Amino acid sequence: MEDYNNTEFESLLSDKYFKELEVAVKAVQMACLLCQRIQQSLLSKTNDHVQSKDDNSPVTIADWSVQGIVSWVLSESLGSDNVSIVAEEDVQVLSKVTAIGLLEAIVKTVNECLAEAPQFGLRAPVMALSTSEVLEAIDRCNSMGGSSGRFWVLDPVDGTLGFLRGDQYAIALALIEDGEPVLGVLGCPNYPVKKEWLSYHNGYRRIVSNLTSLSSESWDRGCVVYASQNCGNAWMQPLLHKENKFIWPNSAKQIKVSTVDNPALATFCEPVEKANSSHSFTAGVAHSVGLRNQPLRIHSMVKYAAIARGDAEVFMKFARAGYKEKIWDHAAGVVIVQEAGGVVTDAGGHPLCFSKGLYLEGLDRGVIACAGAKLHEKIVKAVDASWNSSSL
Ligand SMILES: Nc1ncnc2c1ncn2[C@@H]1O[C@H](COP(=O)(O)O)[C@@H](OP(=O)(O)O)[C@H]1O
Ligand SMILES: [Mg+2]
Repeated sequence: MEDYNNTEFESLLSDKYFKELEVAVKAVQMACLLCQRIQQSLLSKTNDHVQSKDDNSPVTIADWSVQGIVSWVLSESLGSDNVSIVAEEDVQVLSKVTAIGLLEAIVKTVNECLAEAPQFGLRAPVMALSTSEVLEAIDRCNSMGGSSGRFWVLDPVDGTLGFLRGDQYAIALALIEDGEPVLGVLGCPNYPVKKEWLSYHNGYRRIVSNLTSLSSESWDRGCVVYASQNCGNAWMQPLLHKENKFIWPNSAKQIKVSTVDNPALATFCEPVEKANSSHSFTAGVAHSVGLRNQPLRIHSMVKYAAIARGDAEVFMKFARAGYKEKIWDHAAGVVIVQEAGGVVTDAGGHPLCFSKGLYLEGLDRGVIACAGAKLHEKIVKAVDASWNSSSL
């Protein structure tokens, strides 16, 4: 991994949100390690039935635990009066008598993770957090968003299915100020730092990594990508490895979108699940603009990371009519792709709106993220041309 060595990085150091970015990146790095451990234990179990999200499943423990640690770290580092968070999970379920086992597992996971805070240059709690302190941290994430002031947006485990399948998922954290996303951090624990390793299946990367125990650039090391609005730069760091100490900020490498603007050479990505975006509609759009490569289907907001890193040129998502996209599924990705040089809009070419509460209100048909304006214009036109004949 190249260390930073450029004037662009200095512009980030003087950025208005530098402190917030540092804390957010550290919190997401910690959350990634937590999720990797839980996913590993999930995959080592022999029963192969997919667990639902409502029981004591590992994904449930991961969701609440990440929410707890991110909330605690942000509040500790920035002052709890300054921190308001919109997040996916609420504590009602956890307060029920029947959830005692789940709550115990979450408290244990949160404390194990927070004990590692000094490795990241953060303070660990003086004493392990009590159950009520953990509940309080999770419950603090009850903001409803809106058009004024500052709030954080967190998707603790985005891409639940990817997480359960041992595949891609993300920890997504963004800061919104007066309705605009100003910081974005995406933890991608299974998205290898090197693009070439993408062609190997996750399970294979994990096995090779375990066998070779490479210390510096291990195969399974995921990454964290992040950006601050109007910096004109986006960054990637490898996930912290084992007992290494986290060095901020110079473990980062600048990332840029792809320069490919010829559709015949471009690749588009989309959700794995047909239920979340119409594969047939995107295939029609791709065909009409001349995108010839196989689509890259990835779970979660890792798709935004793929565009920002230049691993693909287009991301399209067209949900079924009536589905309302949530702000936490997009906010972090939008800042990162834009600062890496890309364009993100709805299908009408308008910016996504983060100022109307929990949903992207007024979203026109779907989300289109592109490496450059030329490709973007072609996709928007192609969507228009095929929309009326689609069944969406
Ligand atoms: N019917 C639907 N249409 C579109 N998106 C959906 C959906 N049901 C769930 N989603 C969202 O799509 C996200 C996963 O994105 P992707 O399909 O790109 O991997 C889910 O995030 P979670 O997994 O955090 O719930 C969820 O918010
Ligand atoms: Mg999500």
